[in-house]
Amino acid sequence: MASLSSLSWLSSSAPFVSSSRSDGYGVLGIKRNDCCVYKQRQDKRNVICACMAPSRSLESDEVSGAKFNQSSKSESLSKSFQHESDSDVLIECQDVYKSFGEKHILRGVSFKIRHGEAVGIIGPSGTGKSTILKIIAGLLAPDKGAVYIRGRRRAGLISDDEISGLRIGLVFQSAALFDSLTVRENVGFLLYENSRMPEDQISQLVTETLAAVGLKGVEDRLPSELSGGMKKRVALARSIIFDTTKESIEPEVLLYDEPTAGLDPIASTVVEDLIRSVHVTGEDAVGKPGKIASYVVVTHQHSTIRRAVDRLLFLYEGKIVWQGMTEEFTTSTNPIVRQFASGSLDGPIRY
Ligand SMILES: Nc1ncnc2c1ncn2[C@@H]1O[C@H](COP(=O)(O)OP(=O)(O)OP(=O)(O)O)[C@@H](O)[C@H]1O
Repeated sequence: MASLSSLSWLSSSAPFVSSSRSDGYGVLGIKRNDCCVYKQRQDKRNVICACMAPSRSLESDEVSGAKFNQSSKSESLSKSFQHESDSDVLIECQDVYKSFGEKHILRGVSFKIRHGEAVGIIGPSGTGKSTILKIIAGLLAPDKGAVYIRGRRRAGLISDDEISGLRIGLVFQSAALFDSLTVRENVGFLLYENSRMPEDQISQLVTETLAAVGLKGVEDRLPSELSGGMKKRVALARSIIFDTTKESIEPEVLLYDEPTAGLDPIASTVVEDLIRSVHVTGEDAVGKPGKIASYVVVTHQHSTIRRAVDRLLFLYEGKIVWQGMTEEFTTSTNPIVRQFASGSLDGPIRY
């Protein structure tokens, strides 16, 4: 089994989509419980990718963690939390703790992601937003607490045998394309490696998926020949491509780690709209409904919060200290949220 240290390498350079499948592979050909070697069929180029082996909250828990919560408790229990049943909960983090050495990063994080939701995780730098995404994706295991995937507890890291029925994809901030593979090979990576689809069918599907994210005629380019925004679109195409020969396609939750970081305002808008378009409530670039059941976006950008997200979770000092609908963010009376929304140096958040 790969060690914890493999994570930093993985997160900076390799694509990742996890799933629990009966064939022993995660969605991107990541061999269960160990590392795998991806051998390209035609030209024998090899890409080695490694990954490590790997919840429920009450609404009152979600807002009880911080001393600044009380003033905003009523807003935190607004329309987004008025659910009668948990039958539509896809992912739940329940009282999740995570430390790195002496650094106690997550100290009791609880929240639920429901089918059809577009959720943002915000908060000051270093509060553990990316860490929580990696825990949901199964790249990191919590020290304490639990992650539930469709009501079933994830016991270890990715590809738990007993968990199935939901694909969880993580789109890294860096796009994490394989530099030596063409766009076609990057987007079709999983299918070339891990499906029975003929190559011409995969190629056709790659072209259609690229069209869905607004890219045409770039199949034979290398990542180095693309702009930053185009790379992010290719990464998105790679995360939404499905094996169309399978009888049933599992719903997918996509986790985006700072998808608009480093982009100019217009390129950010394109990516934000793209994220919306591949969601079940959206319509992709060729007019088809999106396939992503729910998504979670970690972001610092106000435009992304406004444009790509419906509900927000605010992570601070290891807990979700506020949550609410996006439109409630700027009117919140919570001192932490007010300071963060205004960018003020005065307030409870200290740097
Ligand atoms: N694998 C690791 N080993 C040691 N420390 C880590 C590891 N991963 C994250 N950390 C530390 O945990 C803390 C939280 O990191 P994380 O990337 O989750 O924060 P973040 O909220 O996403 O930050 P930012 O908004 O700046 O991207 C940081 O102090 C980081 O250095």
